[in-house]
Formats: sequence, structure tokens, C-alpha cells
Amino acid sequence: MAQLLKVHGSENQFFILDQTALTTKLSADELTKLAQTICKPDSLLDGADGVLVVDSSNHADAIGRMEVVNADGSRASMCGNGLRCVSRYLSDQSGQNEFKVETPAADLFVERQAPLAPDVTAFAVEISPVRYQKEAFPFDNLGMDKIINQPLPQLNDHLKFTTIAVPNPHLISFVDNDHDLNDTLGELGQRLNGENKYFPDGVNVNFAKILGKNRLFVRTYERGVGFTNACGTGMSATSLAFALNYPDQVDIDQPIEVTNPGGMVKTKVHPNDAKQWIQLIGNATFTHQVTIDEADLHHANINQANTTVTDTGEEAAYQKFVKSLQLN
Ligand SMILES: N[C@@H](CCC[C@H](N)C(=O)O)C(=O)O
Repeated sequence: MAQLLKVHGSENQFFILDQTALTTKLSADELTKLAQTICKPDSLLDGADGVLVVDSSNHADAIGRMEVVNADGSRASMCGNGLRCVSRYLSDQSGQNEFKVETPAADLFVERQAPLAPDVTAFAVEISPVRYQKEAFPFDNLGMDKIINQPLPQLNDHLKFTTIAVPNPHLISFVDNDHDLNDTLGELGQRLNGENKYFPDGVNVNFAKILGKNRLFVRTYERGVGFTNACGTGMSATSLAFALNYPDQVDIDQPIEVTNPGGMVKTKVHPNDAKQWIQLIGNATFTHQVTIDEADLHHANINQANTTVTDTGEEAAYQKFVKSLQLN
């Protein structure tokens, strides 16, 4: 039998699949099919935003590897909320609390934090490398090679935009009303993640409201997914854009508190380091264990009848923590 874990960071939901625990690893095509099937909202445990594939690493400094498969089967170079969950998984297995995890673009440093509340495990993860050049996204036909707080009439008639790849691509705008935060974000996210001449590979679109000094609310329309409760790399890139575009509103020696529809994370931005980077700190919650025949995993044959699901009880603790934040 094989195991899956249902996990989340700020309610950005994933299944973790550990390839090293299988008799035969899933092929790339089987992983694509698995994500497209298991992430559907009407699938097991109401689906997810992606599958986090754990494997061994042959890099000397990393204790494991993470691959991110979006809900539509596309691959992402990074996932911040996912990396916290994978870090906890590798930490629980190895007994180590500080280590590196291999991701497609970099080996990233992660460390266990004090729990955010009873039974709310937390991890801090490195978000890097940071890139601005249009080739990193890629983007085109926007009249610029690098976009920092610029109006882009091709995309919208009143907002300003910043583009930061960390290294997955993010388009960011600071907005001041709920219509833009919801409707404009949805329309633009959908447009730039369908066939379009500006972001041919799609882009994660993040709209933020400034709540005060070092305080943001961020909502994200994710590439390969759609609206998510939270996007870790999105909140990290938006925090960096906050520091770059509104320097008088950000004390970079202090964490930035980023609330999102699924909860809250903290970020620490390092815009003045020789290589810019961001630290993302937040929950790594394991809500369910799923047991399934390995053959069914290979065939993406997953339903209530052929799985055994065990609730860990952690979601109740997480919800209590979110309530204590008094976000609304
Ligand atoms: N939810 C993630 C980002 C996942 C990848 C993204 N959809 C992409 O295609 O770049 C996060 O927490 O960072």
C-alpha cells in the first residue's frame, strides 16, 4: 500500500507524494495525470491546488527534493507554501530541523520554527533566486525589459504593476478597493493564463491591499490553478515589491505580516543583500493521511471506495489559530 498526505500552508492545499516510499516511482506522465485527477474540487478530500512530489536528492547539501505539479498538470519552479509542508515532512522523517531542500532552480535553506499555536507546526523557508529580467518570466510586448511600479495600459487602465520572479513568475499590483481585489484580479488572472501575447507561459497574479506599516493583505490568481487561498511565493514577491515601491511603509529589519484568505504568514525581505531573497514563515499543517494501493496511484484511480482516509485532527487546531488572529 502507498500513502499520500493532505497538507496545507495558509489553506493552499496539496497532496504530498513521496516517490522514495514506492516500489516503483510514478513517471512524469503519471504524475501529470495524478495531479489533474486528484486536484479536482469533486475529488478526494475536495481536491487540492497541486501535488508536491518528494524524492531523494543527489546534491551534497540537500536532504531531499521537491517537485511541484500544479492542479492542471503543469510544473512550477517553486512553491513557497508547499516548501514549508515538504520541509516538515523531511524534518519529521530525518529528525533534522535545519537543512536544504533541492528545488528545480536552487537548493533552499529551511528551518523549523516555534509552533504558531498548539498543534500548528511552522517552518521558515528561503525564497530565491529573485529575478526581474523579462526572460525569467517570460513576458513580451509590454514595452519594458523590467517592470517596477509601472502603468501597463495593455493590461489595465488604472493600476500599476511590478514583475518579480522568485523564480516562478509573479505580476503584482497594489490596489485600494475590493472590486479590483476580486473582479479585476479574476479577469486579469484568467486572461494572462489563457492564450495571450504578454505572458506566453502564464503568470501568477497577486493583488495586495496595504493595511499599514509592514502589513499587507494579498490575494492570488495562480497559474495552473486559478484563485487560491494563498500563494507563498506570491506573498513573498509582493512583500519585496512592497519594500521597493513603498520604502516609507516598510521597515526591512522587521517581519512583514501578510494576511490572506487562508490565514497569515510573515515574510522578511532582504532587498539590499548582494543577492536579494525573502524568508517566508508560516504554518505547515497535515490534515489527512490517505492509504491507497500503489497500482491505483499509477493509474490515477482515486476515489472514496479505494482509499482509507485518516483525519489527523490538525485542522481544528489551525482553525482555532486563524480565529485567534481576528482577521475579519
Ligand atoms: N502555491 C504556490 C505556487 C505554486 C506554483 C504556481 N502555481 C506556478 O505555476 O508558478 C506557492 O505557495 O508559492
